[in-house]
Amino acid sequence: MTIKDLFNTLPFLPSWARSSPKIGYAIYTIEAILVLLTGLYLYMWTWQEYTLPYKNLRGPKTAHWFWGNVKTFLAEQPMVPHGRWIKEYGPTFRYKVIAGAPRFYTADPVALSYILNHADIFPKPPQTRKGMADMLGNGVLVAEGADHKRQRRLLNPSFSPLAIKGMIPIFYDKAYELREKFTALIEDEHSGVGAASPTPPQEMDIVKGTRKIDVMSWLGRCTLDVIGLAGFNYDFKALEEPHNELAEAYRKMFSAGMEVTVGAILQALFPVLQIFPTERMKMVKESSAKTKEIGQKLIDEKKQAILAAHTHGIEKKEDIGHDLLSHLIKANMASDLRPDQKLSDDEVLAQITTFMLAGNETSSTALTWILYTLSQHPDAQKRLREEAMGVSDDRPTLDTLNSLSYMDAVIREVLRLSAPAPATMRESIQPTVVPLGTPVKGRDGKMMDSVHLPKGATMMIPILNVNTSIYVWGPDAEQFNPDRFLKPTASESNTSVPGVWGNLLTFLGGTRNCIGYRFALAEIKVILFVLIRGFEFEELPSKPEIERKASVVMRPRVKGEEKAGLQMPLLVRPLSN
Ligand code: HEM
Repeated sequence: MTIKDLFNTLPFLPSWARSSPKIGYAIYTIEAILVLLTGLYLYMWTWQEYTLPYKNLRGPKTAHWFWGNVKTFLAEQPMVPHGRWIKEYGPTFRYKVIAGAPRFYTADPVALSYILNHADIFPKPPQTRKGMADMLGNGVLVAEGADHKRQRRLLNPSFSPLAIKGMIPIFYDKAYELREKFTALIEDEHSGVGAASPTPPQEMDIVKGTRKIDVMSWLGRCTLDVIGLAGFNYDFKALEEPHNELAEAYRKMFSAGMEVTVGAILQALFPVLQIFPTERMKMVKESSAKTKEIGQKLIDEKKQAILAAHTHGIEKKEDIGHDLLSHLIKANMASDLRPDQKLSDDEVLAQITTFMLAGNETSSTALTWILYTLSQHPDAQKRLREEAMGVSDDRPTLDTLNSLSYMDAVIREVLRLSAPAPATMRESIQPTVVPLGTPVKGRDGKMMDSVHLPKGATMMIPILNVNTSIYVWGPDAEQFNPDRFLKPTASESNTSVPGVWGNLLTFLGGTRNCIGYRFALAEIKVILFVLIRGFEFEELPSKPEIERKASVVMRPRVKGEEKAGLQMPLLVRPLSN
């Protein structure tokens, strides 16, 4: 058959086009594209819907033919639309994401307990893992299955209560260094310690004896120094010198990698688009090469030091040192460990980057929301200060800090209402029936007490929504009320949340809970103790509107000052002794 014959068989081809192969080709191509798009559309919106095992679940109307409900999330503050939908449909519903893909959603503690305690059936989705692996390597945050168990077993000693106690002096050193920097900034704006905030104060925010300080960036420098020293005995000196090669490389990598943009979402959903390298991808690649190079140097030095100290090798894996990496390397070099239980060099390297991401941004964000909340609730701040001032020691032990019940309640309440990681993702790798604790009404009007999920069902673990659920916390779930944690019944709840700490999902639960939660709580307590005894934190007189900005970690931005980036400006006033 000749090309001409082929054209003659094409449908809808006008006779004048059949005489010109070029026009014929063009029309043929357009027809083919139209057929493909129609097929795709039918698949996206009709076939996926028709074959969905949980189609009986109700949920919000799809907002856009291509974007589904995604643009609604991007337009609002993290997890706010989901909170609205819970009120309308109950804690379990469904909605659409890009290209008609269905998404299962549950904030039901029973369903979440099932999902989090079956990590083998519900791993992180491959796209999420790929995005993290590009930045972090195959560390404990990315690994799944047997690899994850092996890594977690070797990392556990690094995060034991005893190991954390050994790190408390580092937390105090850096907390007092931060206190000195705040004092210097307040005493003299041009003291040379660095910029107090990215934007100058408005006229009314210039108040004698105080300073507008972006507490978020300064807390970030402090927690970066902490994780450097406590993580791998490396002093970033971020409080001292703002420009450190490694700190800069990490900062660039994480801010590019964690940015939630439409392009990044499309690339995650359609990996083929990654053949077009974006500025963001190039930045992640370059910075990740730098962090790996320096990380490997640190590991080599540490190995040498350990070998030099133990000329006959490490005999027992219990023989552990002080920082997280030393604990890990010693555990990994122990002679009583089978080769198949050990971590490869690349896996050890990946843990450094993992600690940096998982253990730095999260803690500084938590402290940022704590100081902000206290600035909004001066009575709570006063009460907290009185409790902290009642301690005679400047560097109390962790046990003493843990005995400060109001401080504990404030931290719990802020980590409940402003969980630094507001959500995470999971995907089922086999068909599964998920039980519901609170049955929901289906589209057929009947109550559903379980949901059938197919293989490949993606779902959000809505940390922030569970933490603020009226089903768990009652009608005042969204109010700041630390006293709720001081009631004797605080831990008793009909709907127990499957979280590793405080009936909250802040540090997640199940086998993939946050391995660093004891580290984080100790660090937060020390820094808060030192700062609250040194300063008052007030809202700026100009009362800027603070928005919560979605990225992997939920951080603040000032409305109207978007160009200045993420920030939390507060008026910091030294306490008159
Ligand atoms: C307030 C501070 C923190 C919060 C809110 C937090 C929250 C979380 C959450 C929600 C997860 C689960 C992520 C997922 O599976 O999708 C997680 C995992 C993890 N966190 Fe934290 N984290 C904090 C501090 C830390 C610190 C200080 C470290 C280390 C020094 C750390 C290390 C890790 C690691 C390694 C994992 C992965 C655990 C695994 O998959 O087995 N985190 N964290």
